[in-house]
Amino acid sequence: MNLKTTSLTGSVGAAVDGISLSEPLSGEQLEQLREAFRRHCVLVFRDQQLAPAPQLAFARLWGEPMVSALLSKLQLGEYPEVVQIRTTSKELVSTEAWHYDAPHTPVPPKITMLSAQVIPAGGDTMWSNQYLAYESLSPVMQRMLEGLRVHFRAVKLARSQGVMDSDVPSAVHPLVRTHPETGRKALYIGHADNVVGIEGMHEAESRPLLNFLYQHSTQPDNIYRHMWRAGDVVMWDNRCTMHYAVHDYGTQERVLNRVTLKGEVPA
Ligand SMILES: O=C(O)CCC(=O)C(=O)O
Ligand SMILES: [Fe+2]
Repeated sequence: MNLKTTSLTGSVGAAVDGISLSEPLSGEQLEQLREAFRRHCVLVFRDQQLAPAPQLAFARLWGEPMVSALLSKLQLGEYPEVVQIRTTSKELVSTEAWHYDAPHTPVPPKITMLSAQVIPAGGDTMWSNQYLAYESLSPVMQRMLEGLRVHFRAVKLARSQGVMDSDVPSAVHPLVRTHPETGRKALYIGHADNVVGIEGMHEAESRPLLNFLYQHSTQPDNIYRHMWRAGDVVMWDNRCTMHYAVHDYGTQERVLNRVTLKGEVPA
């Protein structure tokens, strides 16, 4: 079988066909995947039905699986590196907002990988291209943002996991971060639920600026929206995309197994 990648939009995401992720990959296949991943930031693999053990094995080809302290309640018994995302009430869900994964930690994951187990009607996930979000700003705005730092704080996620407000983790990272592999710059921001502000700015200065960047990043022409099927595997680069889990499925069951890979300090 020949591996084939097809763009899913003009801005972000590609589908990969002709590959089974539960079988060993050749060096050439892996190199093709790496190249596609650098280019498209999100890779979609249909019809994989990937169980936790082969998911972890595939994930290890890309880096070191992490064990998230904040998500310890969701771990799959046998595999602490795999957490199970299940339907929770809309009020508690922290992922229905554009976000990067774990920017409230000093070293956020570089890649997140989901393997869809049970999919309801609805429950799509969207990704934005944060390179294009940066590159489409005016040079004057780009220069203005250079050197700014964002204070991230995982307020909603922590609440959803029963963590006390006094223990909510937080971290400060560059607003414009350079991808260590592609050298391209990306806007590193997030929803107001998880972003305190820009370091050193008054709230009245930083909030409108962050709101603008958030809106600008998530315009329809800058996103891919994935309609899940059970058996899908999707992996995304958490250094150049934000994502948003649409909660339009009420109490229907939705189960995805998730692995994250250790990243580097954003620079
Ligand atoms: O449930 C989803 O589709 C995505 C959830 C999410 O934000 C994540 O796994 O990081
Ligand atoms: Fe997420």
